[in-house]
Amino acid sequence: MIEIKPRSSERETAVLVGIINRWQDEEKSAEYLDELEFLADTAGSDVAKRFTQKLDVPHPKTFLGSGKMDEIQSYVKEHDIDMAIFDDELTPSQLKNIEQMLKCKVLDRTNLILDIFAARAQTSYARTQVELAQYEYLLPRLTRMWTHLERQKGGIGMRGPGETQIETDRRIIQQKISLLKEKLTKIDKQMATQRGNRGSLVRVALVGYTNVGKSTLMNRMAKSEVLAENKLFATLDTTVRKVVIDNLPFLLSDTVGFIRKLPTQLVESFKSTLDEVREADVLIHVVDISHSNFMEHIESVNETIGEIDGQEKPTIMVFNKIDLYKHEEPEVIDPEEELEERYWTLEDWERTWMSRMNGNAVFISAENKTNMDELRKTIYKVVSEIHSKRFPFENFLY
Ligand SMILES: Nc1nc2c(ncn2[C@@H]2O[C@H](COP(=O)(O)OP(=O)(O)OP(=O)(O)O)[C@@H](O)[C@H]2O)c(=O)[nH]1
Ligand SMILES: [Mg+2]
Repeated sequence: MIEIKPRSSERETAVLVGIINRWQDEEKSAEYLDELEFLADTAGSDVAKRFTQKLDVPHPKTFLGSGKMDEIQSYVKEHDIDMAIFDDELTPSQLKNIEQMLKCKVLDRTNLILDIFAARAQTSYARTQVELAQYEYLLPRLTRMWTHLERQKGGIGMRGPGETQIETDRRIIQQKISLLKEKLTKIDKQMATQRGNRGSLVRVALVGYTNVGKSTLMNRMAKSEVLAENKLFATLDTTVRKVVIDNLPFLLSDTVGFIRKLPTQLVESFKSTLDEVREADVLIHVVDISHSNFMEHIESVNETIGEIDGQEKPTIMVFNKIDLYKHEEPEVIDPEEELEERYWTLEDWERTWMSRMNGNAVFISAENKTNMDELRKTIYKVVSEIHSKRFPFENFLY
């Protein structure tokens, strides 16, 4: 396994940069930067300071206004900061200009996510997918170069193809890209065959935002030992296990987690990982209900699932980490007004989602094994329906 900068002495320092506007107010922006900080932490860097600016449209040349950029520049210089991480994707020319101004590494969200994937990819398949995504990210940014930086410095954002980009030209990268694509097509075929060989058992896929507890749940259901940890993107490769609930067998797969603004290059190259989702009969959409942004997480997962045509599948919503769920207490309750969501109790959420999902919503704690029986019953109900249609002569029920 690849270790991501374990010792604190090896960790890099970073400042985060985000904007506040009509679509993301101060609170939203802070939540997004929390997530960015978690990503930065996963990649191995400590955040020294956050910079935000109220800005409806980012500056085309420098993203933020020049006054703000000066402020960041002097902070970076004074505190010897290794890199500035921007919450939004920067255009190639913005990247180039900002690097010249700040004189430190400049990463955007996409770059950071690609870097984490690169460090965490364990199988040759995952590595090939990440490498392809990195080259595709790099290609339009080739003119930028890291000329004013120490070229072989390495570290976050410099792993993978970034290191050799100076010696490489566009043509070579394009050749690389087509080679990698060929390689992936080959592996895809093998994997499709493997999936085909799994027979006709009902397939259930765990999907959900990153870090919600999919692998933990997989381990509980399949009594397996899949890596689960408090890092973003702990899982990059799909794991499949056979699970039996009351004589009813089915296949359960654990997949890569989703994230807001998943880089398009990654969606593209992880398509085959998502084949697992595409070919599933049932989806278990896991949600971390203790996260303040969980409703938005649900939406961004549904968006990605929509892109791979998964919306029509029977879905069970699993709200995990109920042990950590907290809500605010309203000071006065006006019976005429609908209560804001931040005041909702778990029971309120349960009522809403049970009716929305026609009963297919379960509230659990995978960690504490709370309500696992209820989850098993719900899965049984959904899976047995498909199973008995597929194997009409087999009365597995008895
Ligand atoms: N308190 C609490 N923590 C949980 C629960 N379920 C999982 N966790 C923790 O949440 C963290 C993430 O769990 P994982 O199972 O790795 O999450 P994942 O969805 O597989 O994450 P990725 O593979 O990164 O997408 C771990 O630290 C788990 O121990 C729960 O019910 N309660
Ligand atoms: Mg996982």
